[in-house]
Amino acid sequence: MNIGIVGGGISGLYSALLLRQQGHTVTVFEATDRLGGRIYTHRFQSQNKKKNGAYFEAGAMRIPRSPLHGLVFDLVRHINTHNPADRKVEFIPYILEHYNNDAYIQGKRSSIDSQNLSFSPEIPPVYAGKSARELLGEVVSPWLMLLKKDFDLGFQQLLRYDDISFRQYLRTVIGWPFEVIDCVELLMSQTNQYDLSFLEIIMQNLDFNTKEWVTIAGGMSRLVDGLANLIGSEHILRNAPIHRIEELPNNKVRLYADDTSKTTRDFDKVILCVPPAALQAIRERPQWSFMKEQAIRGSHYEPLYKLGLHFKTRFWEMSSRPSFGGQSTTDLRFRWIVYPSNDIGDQGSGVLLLYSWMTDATRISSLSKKDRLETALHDLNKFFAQDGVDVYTEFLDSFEIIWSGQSATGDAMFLPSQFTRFFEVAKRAEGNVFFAGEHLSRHHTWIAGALDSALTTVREILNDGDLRPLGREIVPGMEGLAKKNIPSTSRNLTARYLSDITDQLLTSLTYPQSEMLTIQCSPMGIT
Ligand SMILES: Cc1cc2nc3c(=O)[nH]c(=O)nc-3n(C[C@H](O)[C@H](O)[C@H](O)COP(=O)(O)OP(=O)(O)OC[C@H]3O[C@@H](n4cnc5c(N)ncnc54)[C@H](O)[C@@H]3O)c2cc1C
Repeated sequence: MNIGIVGGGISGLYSALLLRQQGHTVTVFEATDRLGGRIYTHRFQSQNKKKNGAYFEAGAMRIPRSPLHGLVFDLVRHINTHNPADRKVEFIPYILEHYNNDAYIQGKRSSIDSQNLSFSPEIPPVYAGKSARELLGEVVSPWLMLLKKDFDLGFQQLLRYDDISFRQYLRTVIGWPFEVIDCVELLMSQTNQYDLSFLEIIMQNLDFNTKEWVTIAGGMSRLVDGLANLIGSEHILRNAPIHRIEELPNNKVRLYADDTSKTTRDFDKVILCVPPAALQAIRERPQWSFMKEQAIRGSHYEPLYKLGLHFKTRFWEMSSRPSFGGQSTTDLRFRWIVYPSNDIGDQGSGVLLLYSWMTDATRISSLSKKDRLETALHDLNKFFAQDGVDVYTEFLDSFEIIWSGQSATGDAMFLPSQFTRFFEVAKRAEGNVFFAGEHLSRHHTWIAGALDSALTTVREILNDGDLRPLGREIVPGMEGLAKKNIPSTSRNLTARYLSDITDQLLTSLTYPQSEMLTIQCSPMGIT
């Protein structure tokens, strides 16, 4: 078959490689000159001619080492098996939490667990002595246990509460006072995220209830580069936004690209691997069923904002209580400071990531670019004042992405009842037009969800429910597994201590039962 793929994000590229492996002809149309979509490593200019520049993840930054994310580890195994050595993808530990990291609430800096809810005088005494982590853990634990024991059954049970938000669940089912919910949301999430579907917040807690995390040495974009290399550049058109989709009388589908040569091609099948907002932006396309169009119009996306601040030194690693990875939750306007897990202990420049989502992201995004930067530095200076650091003298440059202003518009995080109303119909094919992308997996907002949806769609197109994920085919004897190839990490203290775990991950696909049943909540990001 000849298959057209719209979107060069991870779901589009994964679909393309799966299909190529099965002997089909593919063409990927990517609107921009960059592949990867929401996987996006930004590299700052090097301060030292001999070294690569500091980088940060403007999009996806971490992967839980959990069976729920197995497709990502499989894919890396595949990439490492079939690519030359310089394209290999190497995992390094991602540090989700570090014991030295302080939270900053109401002008007070202290550990997140000692920030019990007594900072609000309205909190009833029965809650005031507890940490937000303990309180949230009591509520979500039964759900996480159920999902870990039997995901499909647990998901069915979750759907019973799909009509309500997490805030309503905490109010009406658990009986927490509003003030308690606000305090827990402030410390464990970001503003108004608890108004999203109950189901979404439980699913996010499930992912954040993972002990070990990884990221990719040299940046997450290496995953995209490795995948694109296996597809072959001749099958990928960049700067080729699709602006028109036409169903032809002979059942073929014609795609019109707005590239310099105005490429028009006919395909047996087409997969649209783009988020709903990007679908809506295609100027001319067939009218699909009423509920499909409603799903495209209405699926809720969470606004996300990331600001990478490039500093002369990694001063946060040099204080009396150094931060090596993890993040600080604050009630400052940017809300989260993420300390990089890459290049820990490096003597050169480094990047702090400020990360906001939901209403916090919308508020920051409404400022001018200049005001956003000034506000961020002003608030960050308050945070680091007690370490005697003047962030202004350390500052070099910055890079930001307002994801709600991109074609992705953030990440899919449904409102109450949207799973029930939209999820099935949004996935359904319309004739020879198929759909994929993170929003079409139950596990959306994650790379694993994007891969899961691509796999499901390709299986449907090929009418082969047993089609194996990329990389799964070489599990039994681990044939072709990349040999240990660990670059020197001598400058990287934490990485050296933890060693490189790529090989361990790729050889061990079993997860200790004990890990599956321990429930401890972490401040929950949006991926
Ligand atoms: C800030 C942020 C942090 C995240 N953190 C994590 C994380 O830590 N871990 C994790 O696993 N996941 C994370 N995610 C989620 C993960 O990045 C996404 O789930 C995944 O990358 C989505 O892939 P996709 O292919 O579905 O969509 P996208 O990556 O959005 O790809 C869609 C592609 O389609 C292109 N396109 C749009 N319109 C057209 C058109 N008309 N014609 C042609 N091309 C078009 C776009 O340019 C884009 O390249 C994060 C996402 C964001 C935004």
